[in-house]
Amino acid sequence: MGFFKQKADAPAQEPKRDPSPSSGGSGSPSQQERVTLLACALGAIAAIGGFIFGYVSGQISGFFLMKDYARRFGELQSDGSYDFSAARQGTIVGLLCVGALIGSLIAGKMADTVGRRLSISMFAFFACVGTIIEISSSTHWVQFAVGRLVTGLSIGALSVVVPMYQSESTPAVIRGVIVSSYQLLITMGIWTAEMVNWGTETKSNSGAWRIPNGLTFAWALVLGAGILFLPESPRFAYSRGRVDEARQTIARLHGLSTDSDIVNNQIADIQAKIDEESENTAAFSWTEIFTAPRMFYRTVLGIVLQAGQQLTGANFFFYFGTTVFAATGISNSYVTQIILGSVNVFATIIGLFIIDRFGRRVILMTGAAWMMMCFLVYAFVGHFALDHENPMLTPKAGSALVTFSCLAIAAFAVSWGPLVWTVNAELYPIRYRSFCMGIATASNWFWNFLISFFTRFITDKIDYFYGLIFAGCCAALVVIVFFFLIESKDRTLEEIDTMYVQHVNPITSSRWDAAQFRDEMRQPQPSDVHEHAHEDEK
Ligand SMILES: OC[C@H]1O[C@](O)(CO)[C@@H](O)[C@@H]1O
Repeated sequence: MGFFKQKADAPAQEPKRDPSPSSGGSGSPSQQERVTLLACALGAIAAIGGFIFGYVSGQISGFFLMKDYARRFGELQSDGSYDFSAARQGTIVGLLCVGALIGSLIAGKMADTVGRRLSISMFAFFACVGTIIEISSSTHWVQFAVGRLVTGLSIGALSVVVPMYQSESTPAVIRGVIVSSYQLLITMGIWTAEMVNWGTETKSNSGAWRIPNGLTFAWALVLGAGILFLPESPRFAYSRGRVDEARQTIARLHGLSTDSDIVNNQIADIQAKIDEESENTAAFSWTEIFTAPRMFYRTVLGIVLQAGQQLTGANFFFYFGTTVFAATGISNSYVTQIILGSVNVFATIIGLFIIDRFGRRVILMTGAAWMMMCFLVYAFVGHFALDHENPMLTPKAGSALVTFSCLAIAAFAVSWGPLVWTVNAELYPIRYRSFCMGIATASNWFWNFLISFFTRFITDKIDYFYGLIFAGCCAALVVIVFFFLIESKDRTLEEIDTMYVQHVNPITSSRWDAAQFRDEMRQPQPSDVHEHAHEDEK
């Protein structure tokens, strides 16, 4: 059953959809929708959740090189210095991901219970608690690691609720940019952490690492308080019966009056979807995420795409970049990290410009193919051309490694970095959105954890050939996107759902005509004619 069908029993105050295809919610909403300051502010403030994510993931690699941090939490070496074993380092890095995995699984329930906005505020508060646990550990590395677990819980939950809130609240014409700004802020968080680390590293006073560490508290406070000044997601508000609030929010976000066609049509579409979903079963059962129309396909696709984002290998550079580049003989590895971080930020900004211009599919496939090439070069140069004993003897190989790492990061930053969050927030209908986004995001954190924990063990053993694994994954991702992902650029969330339910072919999906589909749905069906005939008889 199509979502454009107007329900006979729709609430009296609900509008009839404007039949004109140019009235919004059509295949080309960009012709009517406006970009408002409120929509941008909403996107930007919520995206601070991404900044915290980037900041806490980016700071840790620099901590390991700080003398005071190593003296407190590292292991005493035979020469009297302190260093970290692969296991301890992996635990400290990886527990953040474990916490985040748990956070992403509980986030959906919370977002559906107290709403998107309050959940964001609450989960930001968890980051404050985690930071206090970390910063107050003086010599107990386990306490520090537990603090990372709690902070992780916060950023994992935020990684589900923030893109969901942004995607449900913003007009289709800028949805790609707004949800991708979440990733931009992640990259800015990583970059800021690297800069603050760099500035703090030379400070000789004990506990200098507490400065970058403690700043997390401030970012979380800004998010937790700031989000409370924004409106609730209109789709969530509507699903809780707050129809007027939803209507007003959509109107404000689009810069239109509450009775404009676009607002009426969006409300009608949301209503139709909610009606359609509640027809399926009375109470939500988790098995529906596999059994409801086209949900098995989408749930698996979401999980695979989120895992794919990690399997592109970008985090390999972010978590262990400092160590890897030090091993290539490049003197100031902090500087190398900052270069990588800067490439990441600038390329993500470029990504935001192209995201709503080219389709999601093209960008994802090109990005994965480009990263595959970079990893191939990285693996072969690192394996054959670099002198592992004395890297200073092979400076050209060292420079090539840094260059191709930068190129890989750039490709990631314009494609898989931002777009996976966007696509994940677009894939599912509202009934399953929070649950499925949670599961898919958990798969991102699961792979993030595996990479952060095991990379050091693996690189110690199989050297730069490790890059071949990531190259293979990137090749697989090109194929997966080509055959399975439907193009969602410029579609409303309700249209995207309809495309999946209608089995639109992913390869030709960018040409799907929503207006024509709507017209077809309005043609009297044989069954309708039958029903009317009976009515006439009566
Ligand atoms: O920009 C790099 C960062 O982006 C992410 O993949 C999230 O989208 C992180 O896991 C990574 O650290």
